Amino acid sequence: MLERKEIAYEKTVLIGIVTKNQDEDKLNEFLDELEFLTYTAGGEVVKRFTQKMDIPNSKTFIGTGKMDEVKAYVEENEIGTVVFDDELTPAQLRNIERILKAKIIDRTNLILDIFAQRAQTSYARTQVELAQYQYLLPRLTGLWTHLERQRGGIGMRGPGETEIETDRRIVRDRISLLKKKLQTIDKQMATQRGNRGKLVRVALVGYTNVGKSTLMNVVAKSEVFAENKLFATLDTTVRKVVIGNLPFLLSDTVGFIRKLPTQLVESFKSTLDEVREADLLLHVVDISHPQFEDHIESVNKILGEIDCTEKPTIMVFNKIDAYEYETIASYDLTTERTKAHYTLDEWKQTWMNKIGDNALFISAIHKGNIDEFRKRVYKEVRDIHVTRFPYNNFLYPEIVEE
Ligand SMILES: Nc1nc2c(ncn2[C@@H]2O[C@H](COP(=O)(O)OP(=O)(O)OP(=O)(O)O)[C@@H](O)[C@H]2O)c(=O)[nH]1
Ligand SMILES: [Mg+2]
Repeated sequence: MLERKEIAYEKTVLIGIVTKNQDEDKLNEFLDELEFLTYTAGGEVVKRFTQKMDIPNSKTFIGTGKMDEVKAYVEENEIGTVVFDDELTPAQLRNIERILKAKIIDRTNLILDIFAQRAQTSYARTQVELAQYQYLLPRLTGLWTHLERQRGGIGMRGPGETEIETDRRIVRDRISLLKKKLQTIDKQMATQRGNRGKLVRVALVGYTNVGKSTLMNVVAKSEVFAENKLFATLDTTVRKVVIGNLPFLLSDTVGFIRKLPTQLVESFKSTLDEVREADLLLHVVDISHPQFEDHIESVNKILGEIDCTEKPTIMVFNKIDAYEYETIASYDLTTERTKAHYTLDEWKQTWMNKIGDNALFISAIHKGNIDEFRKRVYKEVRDIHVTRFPYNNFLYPEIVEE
């Protein structure tokens, strides 16, 4: 059902709105991210349309005038795909499709599509397929009918591609089948996890593209796939790592993103079990990203959804090599100093004041501060380990011997 196709970059436009709770700067940040998502899915963004409105138009999301503008542009420039930053209702989707006669995709659909492209194992594929069907189910009525379904490309991978699936019953049956299939796999996975014994389990978590897999590769000397696209990792990789004689398990898992489709959180439940069952979380942050604080918030929100807020957590600020800050010239007396002007030391101070030595600053790619990182993780893992294996306490000294 899920196909992986190599496609040429599709010409795409983005649409977002400025509202009471989303000012222009925020919208631009969201659209930057949406553009990165589009690029990851195989699209090339040629234009952005934005509109100020109190609430989205219930029929067409944006207003009529704006829609005319978009329509003219789409026709003139032969745009194949239009991506909306927010989730569209089934009715909005249908109406907009009718007007623009192009493929209409929302953020959720885009993320699902990337997951579908990237799912490598049958396990990940089953999870994505389930999420796609759940997304599709309420959108079945009359959807896609006037579109060439065979066109393929972004948003066209996965369910919805064949005509029979326009039958809700078939989709529902498929959903329960996939759920059963996942349950069986879940049980196997749980057994596998059980077989790993009482070793301390550490999980790398964080926003997508922050460097979790890169860090995993450095620490576990493994070769997990890492690249500068979103959602490079979908399956969980677990490696046994030894620091100063002390063995523990380190897992690398799927990255989080704002507005992560709830269907995905649900479907990826067992992938996320790795996080849920971990003894220690390493929350990796890309400090070189201008919105890294928002990222932290989104990750914490998702951790909350899977009941992980109480877990011991170390914040690992990565990519310090790429950190940049704005400066204010000495003669400039009007510019107000904000967080964008913080030096790295100021960030260190800020976080140290908040959480003490639970904040680390590293560069995974240049192995910067990796020794400090290893020491800190060792200490934490050791503390958990000795509660589990009190009799071999003496094996692991307080300080790592270099
Ligand atoms: N400058 C810099 N880039 C880094 C560093 N660590 C990782 N990167 C780059 O960041 C990008 C993403 O790295 P990944 O390790 O794939 O990130 P991830 O968190 O596993 O991403 P997902 O699996 O997509 O969630 C890659 O291009 C890495 O080379 C670092 O310390 N400094
Ligand atoms: Mg990764």
